[in-house]
Amino acid sequence: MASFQVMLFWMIISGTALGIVSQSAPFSRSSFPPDFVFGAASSSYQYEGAAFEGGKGQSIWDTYTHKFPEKIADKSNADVANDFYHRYKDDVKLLKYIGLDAFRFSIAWPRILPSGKLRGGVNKEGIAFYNNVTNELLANGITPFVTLFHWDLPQALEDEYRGFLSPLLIDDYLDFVDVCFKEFGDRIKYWITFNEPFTFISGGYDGGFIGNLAPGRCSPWGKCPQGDAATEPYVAAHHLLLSHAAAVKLYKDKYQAKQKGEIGISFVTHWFVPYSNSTADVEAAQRAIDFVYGWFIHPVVYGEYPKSMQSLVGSRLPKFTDEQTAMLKGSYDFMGLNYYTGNYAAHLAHHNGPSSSTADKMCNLTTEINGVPIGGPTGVPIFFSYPKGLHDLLVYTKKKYNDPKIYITENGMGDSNINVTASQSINDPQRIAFYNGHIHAVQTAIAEGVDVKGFIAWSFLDNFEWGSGYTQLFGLCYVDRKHGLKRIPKKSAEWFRRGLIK
Ligand SMILES: N=C(Cc1ccccc1)N[C@@H]1O[C@H](CO[C@@H]2OC[C@@H](O)[C@H](O)[C@H]2O)[C@@H](O)[C@H](O)[C@H]1O
Repeated sequence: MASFQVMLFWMIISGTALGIVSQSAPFSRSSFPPDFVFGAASSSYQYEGAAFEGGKGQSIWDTYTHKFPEKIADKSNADVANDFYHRYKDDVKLLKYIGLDAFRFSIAWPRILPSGKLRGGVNKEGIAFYNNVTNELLANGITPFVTLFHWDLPQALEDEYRGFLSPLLIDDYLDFVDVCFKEFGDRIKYWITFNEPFTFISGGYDGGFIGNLAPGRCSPWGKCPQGDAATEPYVAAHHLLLSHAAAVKLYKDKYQAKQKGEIGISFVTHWFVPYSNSTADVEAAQRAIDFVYGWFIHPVVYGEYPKSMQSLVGSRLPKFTDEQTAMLKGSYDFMGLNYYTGNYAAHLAHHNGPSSSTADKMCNLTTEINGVPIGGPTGVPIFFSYPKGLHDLLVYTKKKYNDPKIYITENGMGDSNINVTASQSINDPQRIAFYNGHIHAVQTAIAEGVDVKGFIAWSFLDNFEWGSGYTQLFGLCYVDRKHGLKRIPKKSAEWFRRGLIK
């Protein structure tokens, strides 16, 4: 099909061309494989609240939001968040009402090991909480997908040895996941070692791509108290990858035969489209994919960093030993993919200022060409609805990374909650159009042979959106923060409910 026809196809699919979306559910289970799962996602820091309760230790996000409130759009924090810690039973009922098959949540390391270390003691109240959540989900026929690290590192480890900047992190992470496998692995069959390594590393140690996230380190010119964006992102990423490989090895050596679960990792990437058809821009788009996606998926599949990173980053990129390469290579049963938007990538011949992991890829990333955005605008200024990007990412992953089993572990769009009423937030036809387009993109990829096993929406509820605080709403359900955190299903939740009817 000519490129215009392809573009028109995707615009119609995503509803942006017609500007309308049928209110009847345009997807149905019958158009997906029988074992395909639909779910919704959450994470511990963004949902639980009870930040100082139940024996929990402090995380780097508890510290970051209290120490640097100005780094959060509405100067808020997740001390209470959605109070999922106390309300999980009602939330499971709401998940069941929508008809979702799966619920993705993360285990807060400092709620299990408050000191960060096993020798500091296991918090029995933390074990009890996650047992209760797991049992409540299973009792309601909902499959738990558990993320072991969704950015809330114990503050004690950041204080003792600067967290991921030290190889000491690897053994402490291994002790933590060993406790989780032992305590919950008889019922949890889908484990995700890390959520979005790229976001945690780039946001936490560089700040140039998506802004600052905890632990809030970057080069001095990036207005951080400490850090070096030219070297620390690569050191921290290296230790994160080795932690992932060690966790997978532990699970496979000690638990998988008996517990019969699967283990993987959730990557994030935008889909990068060349700004022009010039060779320089086509190569820039590939470099962008290598530095955002390949940085982590390449070592997990092939045991080494992408060649483009090795040549451009040089001696600042740590090296894997042969033993580490062997442990990393093929360290997954499935891959999680988180996808939000597309970007255009143009070649950047040279950048001003010192090196950084953001600058190293020599790309200028934009979301429009001559004022025409890459997709439909959303309430997040940097995210546009571009379902074709998800399709192309899935086909790329199949071809480049050995045709893996894939779960979409996050996809969704944010609305701004500034100067909008609750009823306006609850009436969300744009989110229906967004999901209509992206679920069809998955359907098309499956028809082309990509082994996609599930689609998990971000997010079940509006929640604490990191640097955006509560100003961006990604939930299928509204959380009325002015009226006791009441949950109200949005139109998109009702749309999913109709599509999920068995
Ligand atoms: N969106 C991302 C990556 C990211 C993070 C911050 C800023 C830009 C891009 N990650 C996933 O998307 C979800 C939506 O993330 C929002 O994306 C738009 C940002 O403006 C907002 O701050 C962020 O929370 C997060 O809630 C999940 O915890 C995370 O796994």
